Amino acid sequence: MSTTSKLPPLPRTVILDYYDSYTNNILTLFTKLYSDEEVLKKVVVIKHDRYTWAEFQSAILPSVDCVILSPGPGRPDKPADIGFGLDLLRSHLVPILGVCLGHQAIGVAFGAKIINTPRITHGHVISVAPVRPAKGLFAKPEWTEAGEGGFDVVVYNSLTVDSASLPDELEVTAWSAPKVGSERTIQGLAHRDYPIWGVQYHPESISSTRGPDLLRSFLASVHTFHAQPPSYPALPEHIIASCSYRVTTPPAGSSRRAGHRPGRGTPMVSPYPTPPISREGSSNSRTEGRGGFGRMRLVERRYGDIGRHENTGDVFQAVVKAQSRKGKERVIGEVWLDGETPTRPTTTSLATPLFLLTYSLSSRRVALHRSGASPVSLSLEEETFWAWFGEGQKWLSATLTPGVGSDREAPGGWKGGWVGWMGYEMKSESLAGYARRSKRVRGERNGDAAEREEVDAAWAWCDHILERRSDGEWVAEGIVLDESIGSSGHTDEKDEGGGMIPWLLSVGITFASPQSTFDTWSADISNTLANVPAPTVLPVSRLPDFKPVSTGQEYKRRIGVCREAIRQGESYELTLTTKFTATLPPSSSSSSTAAPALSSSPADIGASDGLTDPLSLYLHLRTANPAYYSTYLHFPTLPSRSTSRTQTTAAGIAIISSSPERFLKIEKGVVEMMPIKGTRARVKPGACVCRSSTEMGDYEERGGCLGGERCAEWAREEDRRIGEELRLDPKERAENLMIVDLIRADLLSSCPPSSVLVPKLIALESYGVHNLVTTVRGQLAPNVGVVEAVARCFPPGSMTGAPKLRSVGLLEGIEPDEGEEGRRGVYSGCLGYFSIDGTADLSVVIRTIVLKGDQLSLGAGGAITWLSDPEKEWDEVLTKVRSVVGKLNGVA
Ligand SMILES: C=C(O[C@@H]1C=C(C(=O)O)C=C[C@H]1O)C(=O)O
Ligand SMILES: NC(=O)CC[C@H](N)C(=O)O
Repeated sequence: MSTTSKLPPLPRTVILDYYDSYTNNILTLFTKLYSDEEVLKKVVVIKHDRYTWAEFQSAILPSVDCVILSPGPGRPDKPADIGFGLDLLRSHLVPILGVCLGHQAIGVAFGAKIINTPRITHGHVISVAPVRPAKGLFAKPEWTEAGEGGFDVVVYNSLTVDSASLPDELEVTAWSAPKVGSERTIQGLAHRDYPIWGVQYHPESISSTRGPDLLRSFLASVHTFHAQPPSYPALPEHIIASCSYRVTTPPAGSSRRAGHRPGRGTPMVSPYPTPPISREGSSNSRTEGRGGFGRMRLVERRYGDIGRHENTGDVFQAVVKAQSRKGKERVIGEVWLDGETPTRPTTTSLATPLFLLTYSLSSRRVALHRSGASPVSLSLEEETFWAWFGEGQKWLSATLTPGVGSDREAPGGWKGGWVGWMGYEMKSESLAGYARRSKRVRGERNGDAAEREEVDAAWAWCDHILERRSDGEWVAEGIVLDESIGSSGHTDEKDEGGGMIPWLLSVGITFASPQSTFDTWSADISNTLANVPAPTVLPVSRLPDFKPVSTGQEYKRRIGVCREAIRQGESYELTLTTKFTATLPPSSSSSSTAAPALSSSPADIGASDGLTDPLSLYLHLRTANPAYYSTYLHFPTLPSRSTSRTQTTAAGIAIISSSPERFLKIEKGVVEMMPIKGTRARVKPGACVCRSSTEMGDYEERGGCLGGERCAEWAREEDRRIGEELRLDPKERAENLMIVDLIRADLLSSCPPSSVLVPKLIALESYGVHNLVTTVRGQLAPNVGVVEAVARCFPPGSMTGAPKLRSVGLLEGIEPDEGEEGRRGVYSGCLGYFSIDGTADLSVVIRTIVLKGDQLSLGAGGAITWLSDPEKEWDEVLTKVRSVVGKLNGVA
C-alpha cells in the first residue's frame, strides 16, 4: 500500500451484482483492508433483480452506508441489464461506486451516451492516468504518488462513456494512457455534487494494481459522507440472508474445516444422526451378505512388492474385466480412474461399482441401476439433483468413523464412494439466474420415454477399490461396516441425508460390506497380483474415422456471431464448441471390413451386445494421449441407441477420456481449480521441422534437413519456442486471465474471501498439446458441503466464457439446439470422484470420447474473444481433436 492513512471503520456495503462473473472478486479487495469476519458481517453481494426499486428503497437502503454497482454484461441504457441502477444513482441517497457497467451507468443516469470503445479488449492490461490536478477518488492521499505514467489495470469492456456527450454534472477523473494510434478513453468519473464515483477498469482483477487503494479512497469518502461515526453496526439479518453467496469463516485458530476428519483421539461430533442399521437383505447378488449397517470405516490392505511393476491395464483386466465376465449377471459398471502422465505423479483406481444412480433433467427422475434387477426410480420434487446428492454425500461422510482402520493420516485421493459425472446441462440446476429454455427441457413423455431419457448425471458407488499409488504400490481399499460400534442411536430414517438415503435404504441398498467380505476380496486380489494373467482385450491400432458434425465454414460463421455479441458488450469471452462423431464398425465376428481394425481378441466379442469391447479404444487412447485425468468408465446396461439396429439397445455408455484439465479438487478443506486457456500443437518427437523452423535461416541455402540428432534437437527447440510464444502471447494471456478472474469469483462463493489465492498464474504445461494453466486455491468454508462447492462453480468457467450466465445463454443460441450438437452432454461437464471421506477430484470433460451404443462423439472448441481469428480458432479445434483421435481425414 502506498500510504499509511488511517482506515475508517468498515461501513455497511451492498454490492449490487449485475450477473457478472467477477463481482465476488470485489470482496477480496475488502479483505486486503479488513478481516474476513468483519467483511462477512458488513458486506453483501445481492443480485440486482432480487428486489424491485421500491423494495430496495424501503427494505435495504435504510440499513446500508454505501453501494457498489458491479460490472456486468449488456448495456447500462438497456433497462433489463441495469434494473433500478439508474434510479438509485439519480436518487443519490448513499455514496455509490460504479465499476465498469456500473461506471457506464453513472454516465447514462446523468445524460451521457454509450458508444463502442475504440479498442475493444477484454482481459488486457492497460495504463490509467488520473487527471491533474487530481479529482474525485484520485484526490485522496493514496494517489499522490501516482505519477504521470499512471498505473496498470485490467479492462473488460466493449463499450465506453462517450466523452463528447458528458454532461456538466460529471467530470473525468482518469483517462487511459494514450497508446500510439488509439484514442484515450474515460477510465474514471465523478459527480461534481453527489457522492458518486466510477471506474471503467476492473480494480478487482488479479492483474490490476492499486485495487485496494481505490477501495480505501471510496470508503474514506463514504466515511466523510456519514460524518465519521466511530463505528457502523453489522448488517441486519434479512440483508445478510439475501446475499447471493453464503460462507462463514472457520472458528478462530482452526485451520481444518468442520466435518473433516479430526486427528486421532479427537472425538468427532457428527452433525448427522447415526444411520439406521439392519436393513432387509436385497436381491442383488453382489450385496448379499452385506447386512445392514451402522457406522462405516475405511480399511486398506497393501500388497508391498507383489505386483508393484504390473501394468495397470493388465491389472484392470484381471480384476475388473474378469469380474464382468465371471458373474451370470452383467455388472453395472467398470471404473478406471487412470491418470497417466509422463511428468505429474498420479494414482490409479480400479473398481466394480455396487450400484449406479443416473439423473435425467427432462423427467427430474433419479434411476437406481443394480446388477440383476430392473432399475427403480424416484422423482425429485422441489430439490435439485445437486442438493439431493449433496445431502446424501454429507450423510455418508458423517457415518465414517474417523481414524479407525488406518495407522497413519490417509494420503488423500479416492477412498471409495461416488465416481461419475455431471453433464454440462446440469447447469440448469446449478447456475443462479438460469432460465430454462423451453425447448431444452421438454420431456419426452410418450412411449418408451424412460428408455430414451438422457443421462444428465451418473454416479456409481464403489465400496472396494484397488489403487496403484504414485510410488507403484498397489493397495486395496474398502469401506466396511464398523462392527466395533453398537447399533444404538437409531432414529427415524425419514429425515436423514435428505431424500437420497431413506430412498436407497428402503430399496435395500447398503453402502458397505462386513470386514470379512473385504478380506476375501482383497485376498483374491493378492492372488491375482501375484500372477497377473495376460490381457485379453488389446488396444485398437487406431480410432475409427471421426468427422465434424458441422463444417469448418459453419464453425467460423458461429465465431462471427460470438464476436458480434462481444462487440455489443454482451460477453467478454465465449467458449464455442462443436462435435465430431464416428460409428464403431460392426464387431469383427460379423464383419469383413478391414479398417479400422479392432484388434481385441475373439474372447471379448459379444461383451457389449455384439459390439467390440470399448476398452480396446481406451487402451489405445491412454498411450496415444496420456493425460492427468485419463479415465475409462463403462456402464454397459444403460440404454443407448445404436444406429446399426435403429432401435434402443442396452449397449451402454462408455467414457473414454484423456482430459488434462482439473475442474476442482477438494482435499483437507482446500479447494483447488486449474483452468486451462491457451492451446498450441506440439512438435511431435521424431518430426522434422528443419524446413519450417523460423530460427534457422533459409532451408535451401543450408542444404536441407540437418539430419539425425541435430534435426531432433531442432525439433525440441522448436517445440520449446512454440510453448514460449504461447506463454507470452497477449491474446492467449488475456483469455486465460478472464477465466482466472471468473474462477476466483466462483471460489469466493464457497471460501472465505481472504483465502482465495492464485499461487500460479498462467504457467505453461506441455503434454499432448501446449496449454496455459493457472492454479487458484481457497479454503472451503465450514458451512459449505463438498457437492455444494462444486455446484457453486458449475459449469466450469473454461467451458462457458465470461460472464458465465450471459455467455451460457448466448452459446445456447449459437450452438445448434437439436441434432448431435444439440446438447454438450458429458462433454463440458465434470467427471471424477466424491470420496466418502469428503475428498473430491473432478476434471473438466474435454478431449473425451463418449460412446453410446455404437456411436462415438467427441466435443471440441475454444475460447472466442474479439481478437479471435476464425481460421486460427478452427485450427485450434482441429489440434484438440487430433490430440485425441490422431489423423482426421477429409477435414480442411
Ligand atoms: C473447449 C475446449 O477446451 C477448453 C478451451 C481451451 C482453450 O481455449 O485454449 C483449453 C482448454 C479447455 O478449457 C476443448 O478442448 O474442447
Ligand atoms: N465488464 C463490464 O462491466 C462490461 C460492461 C459492458 N457490458 C461493456 O462491455 O462495456
